[in-house]
Amino acid sequence: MDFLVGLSHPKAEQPIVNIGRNSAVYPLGASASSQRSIPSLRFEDCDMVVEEGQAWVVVGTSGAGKDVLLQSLLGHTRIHPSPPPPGGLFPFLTLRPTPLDPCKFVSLVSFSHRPKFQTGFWDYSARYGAVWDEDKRTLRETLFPELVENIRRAELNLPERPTESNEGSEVKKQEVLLEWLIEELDLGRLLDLPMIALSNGQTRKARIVKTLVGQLGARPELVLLDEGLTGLDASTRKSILEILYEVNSRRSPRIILGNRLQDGIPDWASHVAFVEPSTNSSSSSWVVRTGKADEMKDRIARYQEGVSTSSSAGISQPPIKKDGEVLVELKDVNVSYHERKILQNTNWTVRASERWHLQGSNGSGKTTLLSLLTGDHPQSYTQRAPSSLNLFGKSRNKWATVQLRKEIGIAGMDVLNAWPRGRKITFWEVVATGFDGGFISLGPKKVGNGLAEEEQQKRVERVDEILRKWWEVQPYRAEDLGTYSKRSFSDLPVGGQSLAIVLRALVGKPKLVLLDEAWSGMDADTVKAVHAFLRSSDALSEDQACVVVTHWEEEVPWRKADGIKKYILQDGRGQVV
Ligand SMILES: Nc1ncnc2c1ncn2[C@@H]1O[C@H](COP(=O)(O)OP(=O)(O)OP(=O)(O)O)[C@@H](O)[C@H]1O
Repeated sequence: MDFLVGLSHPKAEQPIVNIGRNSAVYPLGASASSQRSIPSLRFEDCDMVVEEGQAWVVVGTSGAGKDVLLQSLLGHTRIHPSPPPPGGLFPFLTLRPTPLDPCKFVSLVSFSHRPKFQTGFWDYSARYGAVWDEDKRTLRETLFPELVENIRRAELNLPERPTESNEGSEVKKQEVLLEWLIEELDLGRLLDLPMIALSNGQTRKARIVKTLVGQLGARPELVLLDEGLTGLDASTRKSILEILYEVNSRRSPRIILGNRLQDGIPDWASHVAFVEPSTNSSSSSWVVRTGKADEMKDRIARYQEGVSTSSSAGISQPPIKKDGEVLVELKDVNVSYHERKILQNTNWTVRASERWHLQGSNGSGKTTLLSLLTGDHPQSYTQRAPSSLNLFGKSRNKWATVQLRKEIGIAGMDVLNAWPRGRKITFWEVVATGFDGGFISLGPKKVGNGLAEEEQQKRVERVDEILRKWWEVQPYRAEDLGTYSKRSFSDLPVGGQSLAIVLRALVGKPKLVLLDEAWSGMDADTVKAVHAFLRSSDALSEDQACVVVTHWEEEVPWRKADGIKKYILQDGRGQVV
């Protein structure tokens, strides 16, 4: 990796980031006078001065204070008092002989939530079918068209195209970095796939690579990587952390990592900025404390011990029945795209009452498998003997996909991302769409169209019931359920939105519940409470089955002792372990 040394940006004599002691952070446009507005975030008896050679991690809850701090580093908030001249927020860029524009040389790659402005419905099942023209951009074209073209030419032994990519030029450095990253993250075999065909984890890896390399001729000097580890399998997380260590220690580029509490702090971190909820909400919503990593690790551990532990005590757990009714049966099922085989002779039986952990590395076919069960995948229709796919007692071909939506509750990032944010809809109404699995709130009582008065009333009572039961175990008491239920879904932090999607999957008591990375964006306490809730008969009865997809063992609500089974996908083949 010594070649990375040649890519290093010049060593800075000045701090990389400079936020003064006891600074406060306000939304842009808010008054900085303490009499008139409350800051979103306050540095408590500390500053944030990042020196060259240090490795910083910002730790906190998703969609909350951590995000505010990272946004501040992008200049999207007002810091009071302003980072002083000379140098301001980024002295290392501004005090150079030729100053550089932070907007161009500081980049953020964030996986913590989807932009609010996307208003229409995003059809997540589109990737399984024919690929439309506008979706045809390949990973190669998206990543870095000019540079990747040269890599392709090298593969074919063609001469390099004459560009400004001379030895020692910025473009050449980008080319070297890109090639190394593609190799390290095993993206080479995906370069000619359309972006839409990539799995969630593959897309995340590609976005990280793109951000580290930067725009043509402009490598970033500093990258803020927020929640870059979520949705990645254990070995990819390890590779990403090693890559980040290498690039940060060689300034090519420098990295500030944003982690959720549950992601932990990498061994190589030298300093941590920990963003906690404020205990005095009239002084700020969030408090930042900074310090050396070892000291901060202790502080964070104490914080985690101190926060409410939502226990399962008193919660009645339904017994797991042996030999429940067969709900789903896959026999020798295959899915392929041309010569690319994704699932090969897959066999799997899911029975009522069972709890499953579906596991497999990024791109191993977990989402594809779930899309067969929901009937969203076109190849769910095309299984021919000896292959067969039976859902709830009959062949998949005998089901209309809309009917399947009533039998299956599904929650996860795809559903969350697909939600049309432009339409005004409340938390309560989102949960209520779960009866029919739709994305629009319908009917006079918002629980569905064309229903008899009695059925409508039953549904309203069921939504109220599941919300009330959830509210009894949820860890936060600042707001009452009535107010929370009326809150606009798109204004909720991403953890609140994920929670609504999980409750939506449960509300109709479907036979099968699929939870695909469903805790994304939730803070550690909420995840704990959701797990306890799922173990209880208030969430799932003994007649329902549940499949959980996650790359983190600790994010599975059930343990072996609870009777959980594991189905692992590897190299296109599935195995019960
Ligand atoms: N239309 C398509 N054409 C070619 N390959 C595709 C297409 N759609 C999906 N794939 C490939 O199928 C594989 C399985 O994708 P899938 O989303 O099921 O993986 P996953 O196990 O859910 O991954 P992750 O953990 O990253 O979410 C991936 O390698 C993906 O690139």
